[in-house]
Order: sequence, then C-alpha cells, then structure tokens
Amino acid sequence: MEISIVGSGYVGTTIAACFAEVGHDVVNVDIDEEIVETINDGRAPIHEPGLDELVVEHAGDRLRATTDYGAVRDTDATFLALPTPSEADGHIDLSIMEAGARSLGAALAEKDDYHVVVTKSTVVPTTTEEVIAPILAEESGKVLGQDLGIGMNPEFLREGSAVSDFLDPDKIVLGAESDRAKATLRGVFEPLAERAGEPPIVETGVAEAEMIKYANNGFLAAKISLANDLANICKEYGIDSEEVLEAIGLDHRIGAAFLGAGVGWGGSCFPKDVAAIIAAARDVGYEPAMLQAAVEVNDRQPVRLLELLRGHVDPDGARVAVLGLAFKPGTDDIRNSRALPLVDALVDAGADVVGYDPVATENFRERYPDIDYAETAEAALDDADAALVVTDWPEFADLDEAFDAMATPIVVDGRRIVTRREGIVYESLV
Ligand SMILES: NC(=O)C1=CN([C@@H]2O[C@H](COP(=O)(O)OP(=O)(O)OC[C@H]3O[C@@H](n4cnc5c(N)ncnc54)[C@H](O)[C@@H]3O)[C@@H](O)[C@H]2O)C=CC1
Ligand SMILES: O=C(O)[C@H]1O[C@H](OP(=O)(O)OP(=O)(O)OC[C@H]2O[C@@H](n3ccc(=O)[nH]c3=O)[C@H](O)[C@@H]2O)[C@H](O)[C@@H](O)[C@@H]1O
Repeated sequence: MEISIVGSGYVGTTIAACFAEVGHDVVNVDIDEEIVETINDGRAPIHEPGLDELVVEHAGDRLRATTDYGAVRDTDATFLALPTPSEADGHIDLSIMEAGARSLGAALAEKDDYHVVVTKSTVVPTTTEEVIAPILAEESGKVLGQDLGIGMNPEFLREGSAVSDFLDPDKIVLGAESDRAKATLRGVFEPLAERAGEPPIVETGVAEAEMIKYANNGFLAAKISLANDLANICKEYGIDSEEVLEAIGLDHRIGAAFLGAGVGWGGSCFPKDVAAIIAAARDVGYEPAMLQAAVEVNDRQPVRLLELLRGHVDPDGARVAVLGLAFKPGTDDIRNSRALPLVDALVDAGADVVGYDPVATENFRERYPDIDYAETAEAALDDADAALVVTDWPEFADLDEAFDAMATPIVVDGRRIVTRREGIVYESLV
C-alpha cells in the first residue's frame, strides 16, 4: 500500500521505516528540512537501535521524505505522528496537531479519491472525531464517511527499543469510524501482523482507541508508583524491597514487568500523558484519585533521595556526583528525567554538582550549562563528597573501586544498581 506519515520524530520515522520494511511504499512529511534531508540521505534523524539499518536499506526506494504535504495525495492513508505536549496546567496542547491537520486537509482538497487519516499521536478521548476530523473536512471539502475516513491507532513502542517494539508488538489497536476506514487500517497492518506471528488485533471505536493508549500508560506509570509505595514501606521496616517485588511479580496476575522501584518514572510520555488524562478526566467531572496518587508518589521519590543524602552529608558546599542524566538507560533523551529535579534541588542547596551520563551529557549541558560534567563515571566520583545514582545504566553496576577515589565514599542509590560492600557508605532509596 501507499502510506504517508506526517511527523518524522521518534514515532514517525520508526513507523515509516518499519512499514517500508514490511513492504509498503512510505513517504514521511515533516516541516523540518534537515530531518527530511537526513532521511533521504539514508540516515535516521534520531538515535534508535536498528533504525539506521532500515533507513539505509529503504531510503530512495520504498521510503522517502519531503516537506511537501502534496505527497499525501498519492497515498491511501496518512498517519499523524505529531507531538502532543502538555500545557502548563497539564492539559494536552493540540496546537501542533491542529496545524498538521490543517495542512493535511488543504493538501487533500486536491485529491478526488477516498482517503483515510489515522491519528498515531497520543490524544485525549474524542480529539480525533471532535477536533481533527472537522478541521480535515473543512480544509479538504471532503465528507466524513464518504470520501474521508478517520482512524486512531495508538502506539506502544518505547524509546531505546522502538524498532523491535513496533515490529513485534504485544497487540495492535485499530480504532475506526467506519468499516471502510477499518478495512484500510487492516490492510496497512496485515503484512506486519503476519511477520510478527499474528499478535492480537483489537478492532474498536476511535475514542476507545484513544483511551486505550492513556489506560496503558496510566496503568504502567501507576504500577511503578505502587511498586515505589510498597518499596518505601519496606525501606522503613528495613525489609529488602527487591525480594518482595520479585516475589509478587511471580504471580501471573501481577507480572514482573514495570515493578522496578527507585527514583521514579520520567520521559517524554508518562509524565505528560498521565497529566493530560487527569486534566481531561477533571474536565468531564471525574477526580482520578489513583492516577493523581501515582503522580504524587513519583514526585516524592527524588525528594526522598535527597533526604537520604542529607542524612549523610550537608549538600551546601559538598561536591556531589550525579550518575545518570537520561530519563532511562539506552537513550540520550533527558525529557522529564529524574535528574532534573535532583540537580535543581542540589544547586539550590549550594552543592557543587558534577554530572555524568554515557550519552546524555550534551543534552543536559544545554539545560544546565553551569554545573560540571565528567567524561567518565570514575572522573565524576574522583574527590566527590557523595554520589547519587539516578539512571540505571548497566555500567554503574561495575564501578566498585572508583568509589574509593571519593573524598567520602557516600553512595545514595536511586536505582538499586550499585553493589553494597565494605568501605562505602551505601544507602539505597528502596
Ligand atoms: N516518543 C515515544 O516513545 C512515543 C510517542 N508517542 C506519541 O507520538 C506522538 C509523537 O511523538 P514523538 O515522535 O516522540 O515526537 P517528536 O517530537 O520526536 O517528533 C515530531 C515531529 O513532528 C514534526 N512536526 C512538527 N510540526 C509539524 C507539522 N506541522 N507538520 C509536519 N511535521 C511537523 C517535527 O519536526 C518532528 O520531526 C506524541 O503524541 C507522543 O505522545 C507514542 C508512543 C511512543
Ligand atoms: O507513550 C510512550 O511514549 C511510551 O511510554 C513508555 O515508554 P518510554 O517512556 O520510552 O520508556 P519506559 O521504558 O516505559 O520508561 C519510562 C520511565 O519509567 C521508568 N521505569 C520503568 C520501568 C520500571 O520498572 N521502573 C521505572 O522506574 C524508567 O526509568 C523511565 O524513567 C511506555 O513504556 C511505552 O509503551 C509508550 O509507548
């Protein structure tokens, strides 16, 4: 099939390259000329394992990129993979989606045939039908249900494993407003589903598909927060939380995934999506107590980490090494990283902060140009009065002797990755 994808970021580029991989002809539309050039040159504009290889293989053949929205007219369906950030009060900011829908609608005005538009971005329930579809209809002159079809296909990939998550999904959710739009969506996913060994395909309504995405992210974020709540109780009793969480994860009704207790969840999606669904729920008169509690527990974890640090050293004037700046291992993304509130608080308290991350240092430096950065974890620890472990990069598990070079070997571990041993003052958050 011929497919167009508007937006070539983490999601847009990944799904474009993967759709090309399963045999579709794909065009990426983006307003950023550099991104478009990068893809057409056969390189991925973002860092994702396996993505470069797919772009190299398919660019110039089944995959191309352009800044010209007119390219969508030669395709059967368009996926909108545009950012949906948060407003200051947590509500979803739909301005980029609206701008994209206007450009797309204007381009479709010159197409006579039936066309399906699919929301891939994470949007609060009813956005596709009540915000996106009317813009498309107005700009294109098309009539919904006649020459315009609407769908919603939420994305569940994770940064750092985007390609393998997309090509081997646990489920595919297809929301559509009509049987005809659904048939187009089925056609798009058929080769991928076959290759992935026929995962469950959930065929549903558009608003249901939108809500499934928030339910998924809300549940996972709340699961981590519940693990943190339980681990915090364990900590107060001196009980090993890892043993407790591993044991409950063996119950198939609970499951072991996303029970990793520590300094909490960050990233480009959990914080904004949980905030957006809480704000949307309140708009319709419902107070989502569990999701709100998940946020509160999450916000408290960095505060608890700092309290533990203060139990050992006064941060004022102390040299504190912050190990891990990315929001999770395997990425250079620092959006909503737990390191952000921690470094803010340390700087406010008068600490002399030295940060280290295997790949995210440059992104962090843009945000905090005035703290020190080290080239290696060992250099960050050298002569430090204390170390905070913030991201669970596997290399931190191997540090060991580097702690002996600290002025005082105080290690406060937010991810339970450092091995407790004689000779270091080790304190784990959970
Ligand atoms: N990053 C992730 O891991 C996941 C993200 N999502 C959702 O997918 C959506 C997209 O997220 P990302 O790919 O992370 O965003 P991103 O910020 O990485 O990429 C967005 C792209 O859209 C382009 N763009 C902006 N305005 C445009 C316009 N008017 N016309 C054409 N292109 C335009 C930008 O230049 C950029 O290349 C969001 O709703 C997000 O919540 C869903 C699952 C996973
Ligand atoms: O909507 C999205 O954008 C995506 O959000 C998350 O993916 P991502 O944010 O890339 O990464 P995760 O692996 O989920 O990690 C998110 C945060 O939770 C933290 N986390 C994760 C797992 C865990 O057990 N404990 C824990 O604290 C990580 O350190 C990280 O800060 C979801 O896992 C994806 O399914 C979803 O598509």
